[in-house]
Amino acid sequence: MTWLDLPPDTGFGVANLPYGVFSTDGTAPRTGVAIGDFVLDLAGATGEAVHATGSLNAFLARGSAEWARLRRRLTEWLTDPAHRSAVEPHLVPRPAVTMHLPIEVADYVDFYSSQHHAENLGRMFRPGSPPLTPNWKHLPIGYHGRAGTVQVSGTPVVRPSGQRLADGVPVFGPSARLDIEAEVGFVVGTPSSLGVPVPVSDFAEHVFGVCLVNDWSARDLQAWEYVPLGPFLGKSFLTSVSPWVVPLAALDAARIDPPDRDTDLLPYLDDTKARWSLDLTLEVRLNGSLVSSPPFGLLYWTAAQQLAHLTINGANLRTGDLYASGTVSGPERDQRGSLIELSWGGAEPLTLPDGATRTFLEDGDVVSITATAPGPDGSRLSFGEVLGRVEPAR
Ligand SMILES: O=C(O)/C=C/C(=O)CC(=O)CC(=O)O
Ligand SMILES: [Ca+2]
Ligand SMILES: [Mg+2]
Repeated sequence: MTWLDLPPDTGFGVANLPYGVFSTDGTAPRTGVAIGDFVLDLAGATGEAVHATGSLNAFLARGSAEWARLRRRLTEWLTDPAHRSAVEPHLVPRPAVTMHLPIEVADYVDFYSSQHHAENLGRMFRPGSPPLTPNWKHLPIGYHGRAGTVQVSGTPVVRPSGQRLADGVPVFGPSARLDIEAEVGFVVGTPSSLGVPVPVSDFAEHVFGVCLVNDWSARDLQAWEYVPLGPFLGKSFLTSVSPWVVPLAALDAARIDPPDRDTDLLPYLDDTKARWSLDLTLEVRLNGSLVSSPPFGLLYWTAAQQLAHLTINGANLRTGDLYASGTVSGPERDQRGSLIELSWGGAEPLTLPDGATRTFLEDGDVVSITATAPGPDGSRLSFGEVLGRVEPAR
């Protein structure tokens, strides 16, 4: 129990305590923790410089023992009324804050771990070939994205321009197939050494927490450019993340077994002793209407396996590395995490409640992705929101 008067169904109770970076009018960005309708100002409440840097990186670099220590301290502050008078002055109403990019993103990697998504895209991008490539069930496929264009929720999505094929001829102009990808992101705190792979079992030593990701994608640019090296300009113009990073430590009640796998794994990907599927339900809204509820728990590959794969060649981790799950899609139409799937390549437009139809995004459209996960005692934890509004091409 907490001495705070929390809204009944708040997803930001004492079992959550996600971290972000915020400012209020005219003050410098600093670290805060969401609690109910407030942000607890950690720079003020702890007096520690590590929380006044304007990003979570310095704190994340301290490692998992320090993350656990601060979490215990915060829980005590917010539950023991003896701390009320010291803590209360550092609570800022959430409507009064501006949220910033929570981490200084080091490297950014995007995986491709939803079998439903991969099969759907395979059918559309590579008709006539098997929907899954032969490697898909042997390794979590991914690519390196552009860390510098990872931005916080609310950053406008300027429609990208580039090359696409029109009647078999490359033309230049604004993308006509601007899309979303509903994903879950994992934030690395503890670095690793060059040359030393990180085993599946060390996942929680290195990964601090989880955020929401929208991997904006220009499907027409992507389709023309991606063979043979993979996504490039069709995805590097912007990737949006939610402002709150939910610590792995908050997700005990959300851990579930991964789906059955029908292909033997090489030992470095064996996760029988570190089951890290998470029972998150995402919700995708287009101009306020719910268009999809992708089930994260069905992903074939877990974030622990992705981390092991990412480092198996000796690549080192750095504080602030961000890797995303890949688009989350389930078996049902209303569980697909992208518009290219929801509209089946544009052939089956979506009808919104106001009668408007959509295949891909139009200028002015607003896309929001939210998620919740089971918390202790039947509660739900909120991941907040990642939102973006489409602006015309420049
Ligand atoms: O199958 C393809 O060629 C393309 C796939 C994607 O666009 C998906 C991607 O960015 C990875 C993912 O989000 O799952
Ligand atoms: Ca993606
Ligand atoms: Mg992107």
